[in-house]
Amino acid sequence: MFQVVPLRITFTMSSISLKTKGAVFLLCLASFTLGRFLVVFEPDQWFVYQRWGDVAPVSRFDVPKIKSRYEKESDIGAAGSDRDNPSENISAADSEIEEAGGKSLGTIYHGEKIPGLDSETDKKNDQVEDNIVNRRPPIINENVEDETGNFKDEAGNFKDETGNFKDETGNFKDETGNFKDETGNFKDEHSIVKDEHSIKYETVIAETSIVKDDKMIVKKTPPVKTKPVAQPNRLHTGGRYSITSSQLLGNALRFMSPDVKASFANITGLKYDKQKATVIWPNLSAQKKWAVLRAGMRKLGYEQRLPTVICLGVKKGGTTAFLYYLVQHPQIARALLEEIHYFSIDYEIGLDYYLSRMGFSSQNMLQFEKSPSYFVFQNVPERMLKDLPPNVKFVVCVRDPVERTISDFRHEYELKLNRNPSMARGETPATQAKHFVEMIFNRNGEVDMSKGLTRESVYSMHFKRWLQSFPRDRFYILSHERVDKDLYSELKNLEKFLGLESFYKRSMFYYDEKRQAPCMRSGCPHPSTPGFLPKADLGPDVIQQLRDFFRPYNQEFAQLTHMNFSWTNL
Ligand SMILES: Nc1ncnc2c1ncn2[C@@H]1O[C@H](COP(=O)(O)OS(=O)(=O)O)[C@@H](OP(=O)(O)O)[C@H]1O
Repeated sequence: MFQVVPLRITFTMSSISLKTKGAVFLLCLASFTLGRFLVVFEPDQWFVYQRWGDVAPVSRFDVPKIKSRYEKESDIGAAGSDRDNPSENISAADSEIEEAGGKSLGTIYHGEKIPGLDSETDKKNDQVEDNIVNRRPPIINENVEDETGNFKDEAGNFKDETGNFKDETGNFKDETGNFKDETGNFKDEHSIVKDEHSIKYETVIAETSIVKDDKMIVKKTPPVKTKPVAQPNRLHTGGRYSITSSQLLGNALRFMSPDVKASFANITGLKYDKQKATVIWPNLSAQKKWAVLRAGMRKLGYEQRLPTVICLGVKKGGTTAFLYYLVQHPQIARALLEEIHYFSIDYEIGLDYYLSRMGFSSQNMLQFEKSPSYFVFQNVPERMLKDLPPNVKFVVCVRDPVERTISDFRHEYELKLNRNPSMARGETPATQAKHFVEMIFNRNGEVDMSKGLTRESVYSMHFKRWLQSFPRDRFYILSHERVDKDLYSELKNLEKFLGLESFYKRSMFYYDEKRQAPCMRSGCPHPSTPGFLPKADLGPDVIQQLRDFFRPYNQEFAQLTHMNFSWTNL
């Protein structure tokens, strides 16, 4: 339209020379071509950095590559629009399947209706889930306070306000005198968590949350956070990372083991390519495929669950590599994106959105996610305490704060250059060092604590805040230096901490001299920074100044964690 009107005017006016007409024609042609280009790539794909799954961070320049990569995946299928349509009605899938392959849903699902695709059944299911969430039976307070203000029951046992048993000194106990912590974990007299097996603990929660005769039995009920959360019935595409529903769906399938995928295909009656380990979908939109996936997985006992293991950071602490190692464990279900940043950045969107970013897990699996911003954002501990299952555990990947700061600087500088190597021309180790010093030190030549790059490396300051919401024994502190030395032993300790079955074997690991990092025989983690900028040549004085600055904080962190790090006293 915009090209045609001026073109017609120009060509109908005889006073305009042929040369001018030619120029106008070329101009219109160019603007038309540009317009076509802009239509192909949707606006939110131009300027947003996208990170998901095992895909390394990419810039807008990589979007076409990524697009074609996803379109090739037969798991996702080429059907429908790649983009999410929020108003899409899932119930329409019935007729779409018929259109696509002439099959009715009944045939696809072995004669049964798929709940997720039938609006009536789906609505009922969601109502049931909503009822569970909203049904907060009255708490019967049968506790009595004694003269000293401690709660007791009729039999004289000490209790707290919510009915948990305590002893005279305020330690939590169960009816038979076993020690517990505030969230119901069994402990011994020395505060060591006895039953730290989260899977068992989840069962305990399930058993104890049972509602009888419309009354909740307070004695056995751990904090209210145990309430189940309704399953999201559609894929949410909002949030920090621009990602389409078809990409989310693709990740959900890619992160499943071939066995589970085959069972899913079997239970839904979909075709399965054994060699490629992919499900062959009929011509459906992503939302509708999601409904089929969710229904089928439920049948198999897999749900989207809130995480009970979270890697909080620290940024540039080796969290990407850690994610890679941990998700090799068959009992770990990974989130659908590499990072989510819900509790720090996207909290306003709501828990339903967060849950929709989780993969599918069975009862004996642990749901895991990592978001390096969690460790340093102010409100995250309180939010997690409020929203997550009470048995949630954390992993903090720490690293020499000086190294971390330098690595973070390079990462941020590459972002500033738009992750575009050609823009780094002229940068040398010396210019990088100059930028670093300008950024980290104030005018008086002191390390500037107000800078994010510095603050993120002051681990003790952040960890103290976390300890106000969760006890020390909920955290596994994974030191980058120890991982580098003996990854296998660290993962074995972590297995115990999380209550996982033994999976890792020493023979699975080796040290890759070229990468200067540990690797697994099945593969190596991808680097989280492109790394095109030269490393800053900082010189011994700058390094010493940084060491002097971080030392007291490192010592404080060592005290708080009861650990010693190779960099504590450097
Ligand atoms: N095994 C293994 N393989 C590859 N890379 C490894 C590994 N272990 C740690 N690292 C180093 O960890 C640094 C990146 O940390 P993160 O992944 O936490 O970064 S991010 O916060 O997710 O951006 C990044 O550090 P720098 O290279 O100094 O930038 C990685 O090199």
